[in-house]
Amino acid sequence: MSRTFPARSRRGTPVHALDHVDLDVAEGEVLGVVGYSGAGKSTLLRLVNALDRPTSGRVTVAGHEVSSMSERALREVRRDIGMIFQQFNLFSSRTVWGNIAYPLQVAGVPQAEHRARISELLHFVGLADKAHAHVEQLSGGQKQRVGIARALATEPRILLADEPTSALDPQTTAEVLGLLRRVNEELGLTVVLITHEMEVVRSLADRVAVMEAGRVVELGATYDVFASPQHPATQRFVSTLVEKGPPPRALERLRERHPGRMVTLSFRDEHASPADVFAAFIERGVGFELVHGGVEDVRGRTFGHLTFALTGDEQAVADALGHAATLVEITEGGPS
Ligand SMILES: Nc1ncnc2c1ncn2[C@@H]1O[C@H](COP(=O)(O)OP(=O)(O)OP(=O)(O)O)[C@@H](O)[C@H]1O
Repeated sequence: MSRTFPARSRRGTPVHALDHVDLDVAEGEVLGVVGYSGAGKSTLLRLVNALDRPTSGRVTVAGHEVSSMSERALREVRRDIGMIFQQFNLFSSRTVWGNIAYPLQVAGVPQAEHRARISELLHFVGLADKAHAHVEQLSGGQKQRVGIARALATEPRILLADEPTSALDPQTTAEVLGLLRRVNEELGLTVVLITHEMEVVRSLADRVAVMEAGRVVELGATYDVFASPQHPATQRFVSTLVEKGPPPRALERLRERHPGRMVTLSFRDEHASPADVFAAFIERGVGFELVHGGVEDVRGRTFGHLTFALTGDEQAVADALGHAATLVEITEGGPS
């Protein structure tokens, strides 16, 4: 599906906000969508909840083709879609209770059912004692909890989250991410999460779509995207959290301090373990000193980029690396 905006001026060119995007989100999964500003992420979410329509192609949500539905028919479908925002978008004139009640009123849920539903939601998000507080009395993290409770009020099947933690500090971010994980795991909602923070993706997403200039340039399981990012845009995002070996200046300094041949070995949990590679070094009398790197955990699976200074007979080092290359990925020095 594509979404093109007309040129803003007569001389301007049309903006291809989404350019032939073809994405399937499985029921019950968390899909992280990452990309820099202007990549098309918000446009994508707006098409999912049919606040906007594609210029070509179709958008189907829970079996409904929302891209061609009337506003009237969309009202039903939108009950299935909850949304949370970076700036929370709460009514500051209402209490916490009043904010959560709002979607129930809009959906025509009988007043008699509100009390039980709202207190259940307040308990779920951990704000039972704040029911009558005014929004401005709350911290950022508490506001986002209210946002989540409000989004869940009509018992949606899908949650769209637009930079939900970008306005929060790291501690509060972790709490909100924990809550979103429960929304997915305990309540079973499908979550589409827009973010530019890879830490958010790492802790929550099952799969990641990386967007650039309106296109999905990479799509994969979160572990694969972190362990072996393919597209340059993905590599830039991943490098904010994981170094694929020492950067050039650090490598220079390491070379001054350590003799021998410097190589970075990239391990993945389905490949050989570091011990197999070490055995290849030991068998050939090659000395190996770990000089840089670490092991990462992504959604319960590990990978690592470990840089070694290898010493000993040149031919033995070459042989050992030849064998190691059948087990792991090897980069001479560090990433260029
Ligand atoms: N209503 C509009 N009219 C014209 N151009 C638009 C409109 N909405 C978005 N665009 C353009 O489409 C492109 C994608 O915008 P979008 O907001 O989807 O990106 P984004 O990845 O969400 O960025 P951000 O993180 O800054 O919100 C941008 O070039 C933007 O200027």
